[in-house]
Amino acid sequence: MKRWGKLNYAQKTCVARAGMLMQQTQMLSPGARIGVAVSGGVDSFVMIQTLLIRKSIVPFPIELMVFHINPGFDSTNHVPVADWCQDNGLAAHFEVTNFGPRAFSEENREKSACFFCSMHRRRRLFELCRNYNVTHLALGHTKDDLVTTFFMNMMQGGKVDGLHSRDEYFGGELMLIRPMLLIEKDMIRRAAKAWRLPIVTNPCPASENSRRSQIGGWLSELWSHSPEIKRNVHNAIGKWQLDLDKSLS
Ligand SMILES: Nc1ncnc2c1ncn2[C@@H]1O[C@H](COP(=O)(O)OP(=O)(O)OP(=O)(O)O)[C@@H](O)[C@H]1O
Repeated sequence: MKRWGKLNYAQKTCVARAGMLMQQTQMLSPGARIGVAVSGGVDSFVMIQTLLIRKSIVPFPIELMVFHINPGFDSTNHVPVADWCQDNGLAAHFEVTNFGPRAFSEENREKSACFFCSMHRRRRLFELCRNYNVTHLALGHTKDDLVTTFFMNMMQGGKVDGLHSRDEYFGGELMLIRPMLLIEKDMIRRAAKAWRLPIVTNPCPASENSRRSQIGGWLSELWSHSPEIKRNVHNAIGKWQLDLDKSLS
């Protein structure tokens, strides 16, 4: 890990926990070509930095390529991410779309803006995976996302379901992976700061206003009464998800 200099506790934790999850769920195989979905936000930025380091550790060859879909609110928003990829020798595909403005237009009367935008983004990411012959698509969901999704599924859908660390698509042609799934957002923020990553802010008008952020707010309010409750809930749901994913891999 010499090339990366001395890592602090948060940086080491991100690299180690992502590696452990990858091993435990057999996320990667030799020759994996990973498309890394990077929004420019803190989670996916730390994910690409973590995967770059893991690439130099895993005992078999893997390839990384960054995919960024600019939603079209600000067509130059992704420039710091593009510069960072270039400095780090990463192949990357940047694309400016109109998914964001369309999500708030008459075209989208039925669904929430978030649903519309993320559905189109996901579809485009899948197309890019096919175009670039990618075997894995990595998303930057964290343990906090897992816990929020778990409660959302229960409260809105009446079912017990989380977020898988690996999911097969198109008859196994593509594996969607979430290497950061068992890492707390606080740790990821601390690692991002230590790596001095040029995080970009999301210019979407709905970014702080979605159903997900509302449930996230309720949970934060609950955690504010006791860090122990947060730790216990996060550990319980994280362990439940890991056991489930191990049994499926
Ligand atoms: N515009 C985008 N281009 C490419 N990938 C994206 C984009 N937006 C989101 N993603 C991918 O989907 C994941 C989950 O998206 P979400 O909108 O929930 O982001 P988030 O939790 O705010 O994470 P981040 O801090 O990475 O933006 C991201 O971590 C990233 O991997």
